Amino acid sequence: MISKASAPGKVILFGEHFVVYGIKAILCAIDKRVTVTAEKIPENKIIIKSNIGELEVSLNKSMNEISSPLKPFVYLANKMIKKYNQSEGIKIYVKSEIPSGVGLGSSSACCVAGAAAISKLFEKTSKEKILELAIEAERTIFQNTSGADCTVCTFGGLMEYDKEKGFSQIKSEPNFHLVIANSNIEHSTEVVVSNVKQFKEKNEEKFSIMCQKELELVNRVKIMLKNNDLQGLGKCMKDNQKFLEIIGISNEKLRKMIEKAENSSFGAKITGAGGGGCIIALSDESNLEKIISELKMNDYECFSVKIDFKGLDTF
Ligand SMILES: Nc1ncnc2c1ncn2[C@@H]1O[C@H](COP(=O)(O)OP(=O)(O)O)[C@@H](O)[C@H]1O
Ligand SMILES: C[C@@](O)(CCOP(=O)(O)O)CC(=O)O
Repeated sequence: MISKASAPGKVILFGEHFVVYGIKAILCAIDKRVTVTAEKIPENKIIIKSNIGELEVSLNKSMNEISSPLKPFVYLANKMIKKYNQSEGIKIYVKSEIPSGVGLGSSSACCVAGAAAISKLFEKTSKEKILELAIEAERTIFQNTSGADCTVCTFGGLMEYDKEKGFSQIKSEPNFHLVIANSNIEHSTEVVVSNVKQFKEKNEEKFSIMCQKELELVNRVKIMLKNNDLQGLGKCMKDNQKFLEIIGISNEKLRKMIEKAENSSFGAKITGAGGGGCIIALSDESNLEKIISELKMNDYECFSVKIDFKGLDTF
């Protein structure tokens, strides 16, 4: 038996970093996907093949002994094998359209699609249960994940998230394109978050004013998303980027990419942790090609996406 599932990546549209201090963030699923295929095999092994590497482990290997980035898949396979007392193994293939490690949710998309494909070999289950399993799997590599990324990858569309109230789906279906440009600078979310903490501790008053302004901005954004107000959203992106510059998560390359993208888009900003990773620029059909060619002319790697409203898909 073979089962297959796919899940989208994500971007943070507004609110990264401030979300750590209780402000709302807005995330959206993007139409770039990870597809996972799983099949039961007679050997007593878990075999994983992906574009980022391959791994073969025996069924009795303990999770603590595994340091591979493919660990979440081992966790998922082991969990289902144990639950159903199965003596055979599982083979897993991962195909991804999402660059890894640049804030576009590749790890969450892997965990969500992996949880769905692997559990479907054994049982029929709900999206909610798959999400729970995916978050557990992601915790094997990122202990402190909030679960926000896995949630948006499971349900698709737009979502607001804050630490206190958790997640809620935003029902609006705005019609825009995002151009994503990749700085190809690796970053560690943990390190950047800790740098921002230091900035906050040295600038408590300034930081608290920015948090207040960011909250007002996110509340305005929710209305603009409902009205598909791209001019307004672009202006908010520019304003949000000013705060991200102040808290120190930008750098020369990101600034240059944003400057180029801003020439023809409604607005552009860093998405995710910053310090590297990606920027997003808001566009519609009228300016999409122009933004892409301007970025490419300057040798910046970029591609366009739309919001994915489907979320997890199993087939
Ligand atoms: N194509 C892939 N195949 C298998 N695992 C992947 C793949 N892409 C990403 N991952 C997993 O996600 C991790 C990257 O996650 P992370 O650094 O948070 O980046 P992102 O922001 O893209 O989620 C990888 O180390 C690996 O565990
Ligand atoms: C910087 C932060 O707000 C988002 C990090 O986003 P990403 O891992 O780059 O997608 C951290 C967090 O919310 O835990």
